[in-house]
Amino acid sequence: MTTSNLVLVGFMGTGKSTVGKKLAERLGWQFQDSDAVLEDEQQTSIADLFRQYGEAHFRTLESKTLESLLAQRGQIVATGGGAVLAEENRACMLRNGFVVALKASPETIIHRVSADINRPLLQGNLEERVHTLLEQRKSAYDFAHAMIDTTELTTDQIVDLIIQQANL
Ligand SMILES: Nc1ncnc2c1ncn2[C@@H]1O[C@H](COP(=O)(O)OP(=O)(O)O)[C@@H](O)[C@H]1O
Ligand SMILES: O=C(O)C1=C[C@@H](OP(=O)(O)O)[C@@H](O)[C@H](O)C1
Ligand SMILES: [Mg+2]
Repeated sequence: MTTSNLVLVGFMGTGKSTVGKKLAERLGWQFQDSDAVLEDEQQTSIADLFRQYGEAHFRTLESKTLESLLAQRGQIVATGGGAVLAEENRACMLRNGFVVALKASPETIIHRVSADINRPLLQGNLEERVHTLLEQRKSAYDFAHAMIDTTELTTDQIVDLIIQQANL
């Protein structure tokens, strides 16, 4: 395909980071996880950034990181689940890549994220937080070029589907 980047969006726990890495390995493309790049740039964790400077500051840094990542070509880019909330980020993704949204049932998301207790937006009652945020973001991922429900799929099956749907 002629598309320059493949961008993964979706709620926390839908598998963007895991699937993105596998997809990049399969295709021999470069993999970039915007959260990991940001942590590298800032020399601290996402959780720490939220704690020290708050979400608004994190969002500003996230937009800058995405913009500079997407100025490059030939990469699989896994975004953070909230990157789609800013219109400028959505436009940047659509301009610079084929955007695939991953989704999953609330129960699956809760199960998957419970392995990592560090996500700052999921502190407190996990079930309640996931349901509240899913409700707030229910249409947030609809702008993508393609959507894959990962609930019943292995990461290898998701990789196959993305390759098919993005014509890679
Ligand atoms: N299709 C899948 N089936 C089973 N477990 C998965 C699947 N996709 C992701 N996971 C697991 O769910 C957790 C969250 O995945 P992650 O890639 O960090 O999601 P995201 O980046 O979208 O928040 C990880 O432990 C990962 O191994
Ligand atoms: O949904 C969100 O707002 C967030 C998702 C996280 O990434 P993952 O979706 O990879 O967990 C990370 O960017 C940060 O904790 C905020
Ligand atoms: Mg991730």
